[in-house]
Amino acid sequence: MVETHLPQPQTIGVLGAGSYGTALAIAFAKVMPVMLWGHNPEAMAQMAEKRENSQYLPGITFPEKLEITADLEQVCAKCTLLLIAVPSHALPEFLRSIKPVINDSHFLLIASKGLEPKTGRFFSDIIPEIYPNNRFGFVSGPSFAKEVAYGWPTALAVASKDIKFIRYEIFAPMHKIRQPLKFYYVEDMIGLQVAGAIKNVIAIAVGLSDGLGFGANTRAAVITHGLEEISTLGKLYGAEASTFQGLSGFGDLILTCTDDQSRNRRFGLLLGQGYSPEQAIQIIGQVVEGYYNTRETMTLAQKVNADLPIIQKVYDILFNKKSPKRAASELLLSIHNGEGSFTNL
Ligand SMILES: NC(=O)c1ccc[n+]([C@@H]2O[C@H](COP(=O)([O-])OP(=O)(O)OC[C@H]3O[C@@H](n4cnc5c(N)ncnc54)[C@H](O)[C@@H]3O)[C@@H](O)[C@H]2O)c1
Ligand SMILES: O=P(O)(O)OC[C@H](O)CO
Repeated sequence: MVETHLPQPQTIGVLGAGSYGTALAIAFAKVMPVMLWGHNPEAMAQMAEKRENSQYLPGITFPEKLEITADLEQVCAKCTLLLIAVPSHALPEFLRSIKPVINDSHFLLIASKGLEPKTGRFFSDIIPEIYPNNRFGFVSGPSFAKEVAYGWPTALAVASKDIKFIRYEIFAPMHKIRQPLKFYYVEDMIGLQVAGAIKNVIAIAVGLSDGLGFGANTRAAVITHGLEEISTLGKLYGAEASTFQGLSGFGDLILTCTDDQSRNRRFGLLLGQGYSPEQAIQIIGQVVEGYYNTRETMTLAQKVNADLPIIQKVYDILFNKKSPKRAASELLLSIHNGEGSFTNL
């Protein structure tokens, strides 16, 4: 049933002008007016002048309906839907910092994939603390920024308690027009967040395996058991099992683990090739969410006594200085002994 009493947004506000925020802004601006805000005024002025994001998406010209601005107040005054794509470790602080310009009618749609730094809390628990009266949701799923910006067919999952509102009031204009960005709706915000954050950790593990010189068999085993670890932890927090079979679960895991566009996978590859985490982050030069997600996932796992062998090994490499070779051989031993997540093999 369509809720008709709510206003339909005329313009979408995208907050965060890195690769993903810019890509989403480009995709939406092919259909409706969009304002893209970024926190660096010089970078925004350059983008406005060149009509492209030369740093993250060079060569992709902005559609006419895309307005570039460094004026957050103006965006929030004009837009009901705020699509937020800042790095996950900055998200809680960012949400607090924009409070003066947010009112109760704003819908906060979070595209960042992660958990609260250090505490590992879900963003769906933090947002109501900061914005008790606002509708909010999450968008996730297999989507490399560049391909979204190119306009290549992409399917995304959107989770919210206010799914009817977001489906019929926010995305209705997108549905009316044939365009390559498709949205699928679920209510399971926990499952979506768990899957989006932890697939990054599994992608690091897969990159590590490939970087160490293992082959396709090992990659498939790590992905399969990685999905099992994601699903185990998610269900302990009340997520629905079906979410992990969907776009934001299996879909995004496959994408991130198997294509070198993924920064998390490339990070793992570099670790496997002998670079330190610090060196690897520097080489990639963009946000590597899995680095933070690994620490936060372990915090989440400890609270419910979840046993996550692959994620534990990635944690040991990143934060306990364990060598990738040693971590891998310990994992392989656990396969041999039928222990841990490999029990069903
Ligand atoms: N790039 C992708 O393909 C992709 C796809 C899906 C989801 N995401 C998610 O989108 C989020 C953003 O990632 P990205 O790929 O755009 O990162 P990016 O590294 O391309 O860009 C990050 C941007 O965030 C800005 N930034 C940093 N701290 C900020 C702050 N405190 N306030 C406002 N802006 C800040 C930086 O200046 C930069 O412009 C991440 O959570 C990521 O997981 C990315
Ligand atoms: O480049 P990554 O590893 O951050 O992955 C980007 C997206 O999350 C893929 O959906």
